[in-house]
Amino acid sequence: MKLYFYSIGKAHDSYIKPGVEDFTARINKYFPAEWQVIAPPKNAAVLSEGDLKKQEAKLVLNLLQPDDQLILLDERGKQFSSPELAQVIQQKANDSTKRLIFLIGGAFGVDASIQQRANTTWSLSKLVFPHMLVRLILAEQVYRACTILRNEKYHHM
Ligand SMILES: C[S@@+](CC[C@H](N)C(=O)[O-])C[C@H]1O[C@@H](n2cnc3c(N)ncnc32)[C@H](O)[C@@H]1O
Repeated sequence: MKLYFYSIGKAHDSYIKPGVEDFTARINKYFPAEWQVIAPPKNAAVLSEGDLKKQEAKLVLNLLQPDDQLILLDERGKQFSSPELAQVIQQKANDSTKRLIFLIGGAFGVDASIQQRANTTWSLSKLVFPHMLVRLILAEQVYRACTILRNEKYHHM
């Protein structure tokens, strides 16, 4: 199974980049993993919030394959403990998932078409975080989950 981290927005900010790269390199020892930052459409500034989300959704849906498992990050989703997240990932691997996609939405979140396509909607907290910060938390939590699956001494209950 390969992990993909899709994020709508601009390239990693300098204060985020080294951390995201470090945790992604660590994740790669368990699962191949890569980031894809999806730039919003060029005319984003003149679009309504709804139209922007629709256009961003088209870009995301074009990248998806029918068998992809999509985990959407959204503050309204389901919360997991770190061991529960590890089990979610393990279950996807057990189900012979080839591509597990984690998606971070844009400034206004995501269009309903993405919410409907998502196999799982995961909330990190009821708080809303900036998408840059979510990139770092996501990478760390997935790394943490990998270490839990291998019984390694990173996560302490
Ligand atoms: C600035 S937030 C957008 C918030 C917007 N109010 C919405 O309706 O989704 C950008 C992205 O960060 C992610 N995000 C922010 N806070 C989150 C949280 N607590 N749990 C999961 N994802 C979160 C989501 O993917 C969201 O689409």
